[in-house]
Amino acid sequence: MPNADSPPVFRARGLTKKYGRRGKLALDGVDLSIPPGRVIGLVGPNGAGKSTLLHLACGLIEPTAGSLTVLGSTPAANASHLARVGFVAQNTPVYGSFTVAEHLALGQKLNPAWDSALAQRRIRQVGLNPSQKAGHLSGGQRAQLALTIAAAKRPELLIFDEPAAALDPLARQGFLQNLMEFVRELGASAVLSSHLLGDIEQVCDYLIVLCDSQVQLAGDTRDLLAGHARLVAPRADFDRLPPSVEVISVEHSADHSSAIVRTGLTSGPLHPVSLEELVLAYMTRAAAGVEAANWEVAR
Ligand SMILES: Nc1ncnc2c1ncn2[C@@H]1O[C@H](COP(=O)(O)OP(=O)(O)OP(=O)(O)O)[C@@H](O)[C@H]1O
Repeated sequence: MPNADSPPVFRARGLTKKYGRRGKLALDGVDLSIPPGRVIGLVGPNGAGKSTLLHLACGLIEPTAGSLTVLGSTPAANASHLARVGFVAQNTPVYGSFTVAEHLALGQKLNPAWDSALAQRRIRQVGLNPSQKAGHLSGGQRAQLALTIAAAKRPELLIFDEPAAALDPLARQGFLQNLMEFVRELGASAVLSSHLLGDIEQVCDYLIVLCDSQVQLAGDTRDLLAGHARLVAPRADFDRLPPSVEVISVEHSADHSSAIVRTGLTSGPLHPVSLEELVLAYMTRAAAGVEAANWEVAR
């Protein structure tokens, strides 16, 4: 269970990743410090760098520049640090020719803190047949097996890269419920990358919006929602906004404009924003920046 002295889950300083010498920057000078004990939603468009960040956090790849610590140490620095982090990769890969029981036996062999009772109980609860080959499991069952294996390590941090993307709504609901139960049971932190903003809204209390290789927004979801609003006003009023109001994205109609703003205002024509509106506003702003930069290059 994290306490006030626990190190940040992630601490990144100028974290940069470029694949190959001529490759595109997948992460570009990312700074982050995420407190422990949170369920963190990592969102952003295709190619934003989400998987890259998660792979760096698991020690599967190395940064090109800058630094990243996970739970206070270099990712995958040693066996004991590896045991503190559970990772469920995109498409929840499993060994197709191994049975469910063989996966659990392998997990036990490889992980000193393996919680066999937890693994057996969860397998029973989600109705997995121990003698079934993993290659014959449905996407939802495979995701449940991968989640069980990650959790039975009793990690301090669970990392999920779009774990529920292929699941139908019912299976996804079950998966997310299990994920939250594990987080509570283990007293763990979790990072979850997803395009499904409804899922993020349901389970995450911390949000990172990553676009174009950079963090656009990060913070406790409640604070972020409280610190932003939709402002609907005549177009001319937008020229007279106080400096404390930052327009994130704006749509104009003939006589009115509607904007998502980061606001110090407490009154006026303001409306609360949803998590989806907030994320879309930052993604729209980042996309407009990329478009403008590409246009400059093309000129
Ligand atoms: N192994 C690799 N070699 C070369 N380029 C890569 C590699 N992996 C990722 N990239 C590039 O790095 C950038 C970031 O990719 P990444 O997979 O981290 O994005 P993502 O946000 O996870 O995307 P998605 O939502 O589509 O999964 C992309 O431009 C991608 O093409």
